[in-house]
Amino acid sequence: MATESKKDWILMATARSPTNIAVVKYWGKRDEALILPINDSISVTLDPSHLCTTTTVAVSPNFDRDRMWLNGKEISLSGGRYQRCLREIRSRAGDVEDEKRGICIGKEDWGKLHVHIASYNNFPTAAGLASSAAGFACLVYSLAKLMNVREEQGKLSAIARQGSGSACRSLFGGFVKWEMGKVLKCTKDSAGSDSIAVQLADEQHWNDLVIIIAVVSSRQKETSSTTGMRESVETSPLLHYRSTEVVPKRILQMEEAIRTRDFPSFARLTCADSNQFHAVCLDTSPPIFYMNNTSHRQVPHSFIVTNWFFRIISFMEKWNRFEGTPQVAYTFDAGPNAVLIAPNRKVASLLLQRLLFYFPPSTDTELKSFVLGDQSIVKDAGIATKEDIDALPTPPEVKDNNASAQKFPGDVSYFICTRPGKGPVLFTDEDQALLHPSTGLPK
Ligand SMILES: Nc1ncnc2c1ncn2[C@@H]1O[C@H](COP(=O)(O)OP(=O)(O)OP(=O)(O)O)[C@@H](O)[C@H]1O
Ligand SMILES: C[C@@](O)(CCOP(=O)(O)OP(=O)(O)O)CC(=O)O
Repeated sequence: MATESKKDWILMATARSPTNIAVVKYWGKRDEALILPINDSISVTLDPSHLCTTTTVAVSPNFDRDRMWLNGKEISLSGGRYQRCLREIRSRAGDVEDEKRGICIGKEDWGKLHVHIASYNNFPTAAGLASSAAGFACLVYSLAKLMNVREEQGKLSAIARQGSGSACRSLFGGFVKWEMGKVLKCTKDSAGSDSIAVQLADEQHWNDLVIIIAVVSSRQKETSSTTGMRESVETSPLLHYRSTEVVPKRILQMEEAIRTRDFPSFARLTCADSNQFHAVCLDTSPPIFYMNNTSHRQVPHSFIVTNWFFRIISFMEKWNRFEGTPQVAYTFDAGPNAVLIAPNRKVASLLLQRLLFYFPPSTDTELKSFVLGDQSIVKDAGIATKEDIDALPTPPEVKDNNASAQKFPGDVSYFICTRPGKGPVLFTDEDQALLHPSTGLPK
């Protein structure tokens, strides 16, 4: 091993990666091990200043095995998905030299060196907020930087895909398409190499968009996306129709809507796709209910009243219908959290007013812990105190219908205001590292 004579060096890299929200969903694999999907999907990358994963990877001749800490707790790396990502990155590693510190690692050395990985999600893990997407994107990106992997981002996305399908889309900012790749009976080595993410437009292209996430439950969901989509592939006839007949056309329409910044089309396609995805879940046997209310509420009022999913959709649909053109797009992943997209800041402040009107904080929740993220949207909406929320007028679309103006305090745990954001970045400042530079253990 052509490294320096002393064995006490540690080399580290720290990166930050975004989450993403699909507007045309990935649901179903044609190959479970390689994570090859049955249809293309399109997502918006969310601003990492509000939702992100930070990962530090370190290598040292002193490390005796690969180790990982997630959110401060040591986890096992023995799972196939972690192993595959590590193997794929190691096999592409290059030479690394740090002249100042006298460190020289030849590409053939990486197979013998062990890594330590520490990762932190600044949002709930495994709760339907795409932690696996940000997490695996960040893992692959930071390892690629540490090991001097000279592959283009698309190739890295094909590695992140093998950690979690949706992770491949988090390798880029803005609007991203995951191309399913050709269905070929080819040799194992090349299988899936064309199932990669490509950037459709960067985060500046449509930077008026405002995204508000209503977090209903931070609890871990009952059916993981992996299990849920496997059951759908096995049992849902609707999924087969969706992937062969609906999605191919919808992808083209969505690409066009994004290219031309056509919000009404974008909103119609986004809502339709989310609703069809949940219809597929219901069409699965046994049915999967991601839209049921798993909120923290102790005493449910009644089935109808606690059914958050139907309530938020009907409020948004009512507003869209009242205005005659879509004001807001809604989409739900494999959980009850709602992602709402407004075309610009003006509409976003009207959206936030409506959300706070219907779903105010419970009495013991403070405003500053109820609306997180971009505070300028809160300011634009004229909300500075909880009294401002109490004083919000009934939205005009429900004025003549008192029953619809009912409020549901405490249904939403918190809101996050965000926007389209950029892809992974490498930190150069060692203070950002999650591992101690002299021990290689979590700080
Ligand atoms: N920062 C991270 N680094 C590496 N792996 C992570 C990280 N965060 C989460 N994961 C992995 O992803 C798993 C959670 O994925 P899961 O699909 O269940 O939830 P989610 O991604 O938060 O929700 P969804 O995919 O439905 O939006 C974790 O158990 C862990 O294995
Ligand atoms: C509903 C989704 O969020 C499903 C995401 O599934 P995952 O990427 O979490 O699944 P695995 O590939 O099995 O890890 C839709 C989407 O993000 O496209």
